Amino acid sequence: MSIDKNSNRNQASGEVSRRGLMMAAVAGAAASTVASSVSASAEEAKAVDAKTGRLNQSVCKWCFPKMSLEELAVEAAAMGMVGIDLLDPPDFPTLKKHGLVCTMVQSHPLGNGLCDSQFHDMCIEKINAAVEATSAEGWKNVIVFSGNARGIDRETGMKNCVDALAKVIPAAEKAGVTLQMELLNSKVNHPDYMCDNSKWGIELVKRVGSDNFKLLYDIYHMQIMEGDIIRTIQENHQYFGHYHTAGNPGRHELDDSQELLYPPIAKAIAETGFDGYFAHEFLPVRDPIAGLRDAVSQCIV
Ligand SMILES: O=C(O)C(=O)CO
Repeated sequence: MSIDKNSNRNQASGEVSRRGLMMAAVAGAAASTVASSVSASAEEAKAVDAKTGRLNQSVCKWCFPKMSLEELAVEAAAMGMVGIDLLDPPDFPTLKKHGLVCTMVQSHPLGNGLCDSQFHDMCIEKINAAVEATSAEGWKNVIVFSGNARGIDRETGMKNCVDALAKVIPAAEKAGVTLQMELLNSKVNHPDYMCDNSKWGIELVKRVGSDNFKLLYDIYHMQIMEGDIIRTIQENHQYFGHYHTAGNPGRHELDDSQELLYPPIAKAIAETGFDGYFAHEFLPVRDPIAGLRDAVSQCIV
């Protein structure tokens, strides 16, 4: 069946109705057992295909703890997603079985990171191992973190990050892998995390000066810290190599209980010419697959 990407749009405004999408997705699930009464719109909501849009969509496994990786991979592939985020090498065979890639490979812990030199040896070892495993598959991204400040001032923390990255970037460049430092909020979820604003992160990317080091711009985390999401992306997209989504507040579904309007955000990202990965990272509170289908659908732009 062909998918009319505009079928969930408000005719007057051209904007996607998130409530409409959610209702359609739920209706779609129920309708599968009542074939004769299946409505066209419910069928369309079920048949989400991310590949019909410009963004390469992905999803984070840790947000779906009740599903196995195998189960999530089946659903992700059926929705046209390209891969799954934040996994380790033992997970790779399951992804490959379903034609998926690991869109972001894990390395060192989030709180014990590069801004604090006491963790450099551990981080460097883990980053190098992750780069090797990622490049062996022909994949692209490894996540890194600033870690928590623990009293280290921001300038010293930045210099420490630059020092550590100088030791791993040459191998990443050679392997064709990009190290991506995640921007996280320090207000609600990760108190004391140093890379908690785009200005600091962008300055770090400039100082590192390699195409193989970028920022993972997490839309939920940056909404908490600074807002102004679309303008920030439009003005700084060259420093951003990966995106994460979630509703704010709550970090749940991209629905109308939260304040971010994802279709225009996704469109703004697509219009920067972004060809990396755009990964959903929300904690579902309702049917997880209906929520994921709705999120994917909203971001088909
Ligand atoms: O742990 C978090 O809050 C993250 O966003 C990791 O990607």
